Amino acid sequence: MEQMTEKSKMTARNVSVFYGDKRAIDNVSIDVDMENVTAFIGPSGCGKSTFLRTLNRMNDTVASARVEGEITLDGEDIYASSMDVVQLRARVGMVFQKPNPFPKSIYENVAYGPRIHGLASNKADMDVIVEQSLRKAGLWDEVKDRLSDSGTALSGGQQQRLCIARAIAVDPEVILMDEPCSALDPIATAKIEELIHELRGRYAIVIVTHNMQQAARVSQRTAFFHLGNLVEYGETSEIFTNPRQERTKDYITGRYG
Ligand SMILES: Nc1ncnc2c1ncn2[C@@H]1O[C@H](COP(=O)(O)OP(=O)(O)OP(=O)(O)O)[C@@H](O)[C@H]1O
Repeated sequence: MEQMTEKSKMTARNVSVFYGDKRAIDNVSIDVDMENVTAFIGPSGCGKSTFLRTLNRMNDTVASARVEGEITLDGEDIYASSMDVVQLRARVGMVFQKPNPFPKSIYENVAYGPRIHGLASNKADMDVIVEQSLRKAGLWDEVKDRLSDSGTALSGGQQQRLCIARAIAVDPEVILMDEPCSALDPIATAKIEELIHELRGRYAIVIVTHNMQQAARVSQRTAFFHLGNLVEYGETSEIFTNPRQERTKDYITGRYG
């Protein structure tokens, strides 16, 4: 992976998103950098997930959705017709709210992506990718003796780490997480937060969360969205201790949500 020291990994410029005639995101510009966790916070329906999904074109799957503006990855327009969307989604991986392992073995859940992307030339190579991905996702020790068991037989927290391993296996640069802990208990949540901490050194991570404490714990940058607008974006410590906008202050102090 090339080093991006001065340039941002991803940039969004004047991005608006529509569902039919309804504008869900209004003119948002933001930069996402390597080795950083960026948290998207804001009241329900403010457009956090919609905006997150523009970053790897997941909204292409929604027929009524339309995106205006420009989003780049390493300076390249991800909405250009030359962009290979399958490749893009490997480079910008995604972890969803509800753990969604395939109804296949733990091994196959991780091997699936590398196989379709041709990342392993033989079984030994694939074994290495599977083990390393599970290690990076903090799951190896728990599953190494039962790799042929079904992924769906794991606990919720383990399933979510399996989904993180699956994203990692195709060697992404950016990982998008849409409320990855909302279906998990506090112990499983703590493990995922710890994992996000460890993964930060290798990727750019963007996380949507309803949990303000979680945003404060895991992120270095926080973006506050309200009614489709990006109200404020800055260092997490600043946003939580010294927000510039009244609306941000009201939200983080629990005045509305
Ligand atoms: N597939 C869709 N079709 C039409 N409208 C949609 C669709 N998905 C989201 N919306 C609308 O877009 C707006 C933003 O929704 P979005 O899910 O992005 O918000 P959010 O901030 O992530 O909310 P939450 O925190 O509740 O998940 C909402 O008004 C929602 O109803």
